[in-house]
Amino acid sequence: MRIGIIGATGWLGSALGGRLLSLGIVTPDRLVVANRSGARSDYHGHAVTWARDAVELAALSDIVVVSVRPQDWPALGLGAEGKLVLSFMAGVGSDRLRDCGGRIVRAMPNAAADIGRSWTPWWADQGVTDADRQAVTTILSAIGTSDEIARESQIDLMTALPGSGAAYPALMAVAMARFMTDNGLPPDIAWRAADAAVCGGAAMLAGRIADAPALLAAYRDYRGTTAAGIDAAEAAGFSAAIRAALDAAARKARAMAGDAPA
Ligand SMILES: NC(=O)C1=CN([C@@H]2O[C@H](COP(=O)(O)OP(=O)(O)OC[C@H]3O[C@@H](n4cnc5c(N)ncnc54)[C@H](OP(=O)(O)O)[C@@H]3O)[C@@H](O)[C@H]2O)C=CC1
Ligand SMILES: O=C(O)[C@@H]1CCC=N1
Repeated sequence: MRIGIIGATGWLGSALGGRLLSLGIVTPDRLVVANRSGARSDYHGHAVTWARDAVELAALSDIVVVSVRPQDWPALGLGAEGKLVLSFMAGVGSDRLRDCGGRIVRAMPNAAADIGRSWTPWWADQGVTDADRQAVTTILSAIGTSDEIARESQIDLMTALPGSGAAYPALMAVAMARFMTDNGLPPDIAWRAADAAVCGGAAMLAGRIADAPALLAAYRDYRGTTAAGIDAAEAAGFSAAIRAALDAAARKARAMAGDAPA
């Protein structure tokens, strides 16, 4: 299985390429990469094949991973007749992807790919075979875990939530740290406090996220300082703000796909 990655030096493409190699899922002689800025002598410590462009990459690969930004898709001119094409692009629907002639799978990884912690939902177009599905699962195992989802429209929702990676935890951490510095704490201590809440809290929920409502109920039942904070956050629109964020992101993904106004 020769895997080609278009956008192999980008955020996601580099994470995928590096981890495919380091985990031994693909050997360097079976990895073909392309980017915009040109070949490098070293790719994650290995000598791999650099293609001049998407056309050459497709000719050298059995499976083509497309990891360029959505706006760069039209100019790629990818021809992938008879190949499996695994797209990471937000907002580029199968109607446009099919122009390349390949069997289309759309996947939505997130930035935790870099640490092997992306949960990557994916959707398969008609014509995708069982062997293709197995190949997709194997490739995505390099960056974490994955699940097939039933409908392409669900990819836009996945773009909004898991696709956002660390964005909303980071937003929360910045607001928390700013509150601490505004109240006179030095920045290093303020960041440590935010780390305790955001990262320590996330670690507590890892693997049992569906217990979140029960955990919130326990804090509320405690009737202490945290309950006062939760009530104030909700009164200030915390849950509504999260809904607005996810709704805006999903609407943007749909608008990029030409399915709805932004
Ligand atoms: N970043 C994220 O967290 C997520 C991103 N996505 C999707 O994944 C895709 C990739 O995103 P991301 O990794 O962030 O993007 P980056 O901007 O980090 O990387 C884009 C890559 O595409 C390459 N590239 C651009 N134009 C061409 C071209 N004409 N031919 C070959 N290569 C080209 C760039 O090359 P060079 O390095 O030389 O500039 C770079 O390697 C996007 O479509 C995005 O919607 C999905 C979920 C999460
Ligand atoms: O912000 C973005 O557009 C990319 C695509 C999905 C998540 N991150």
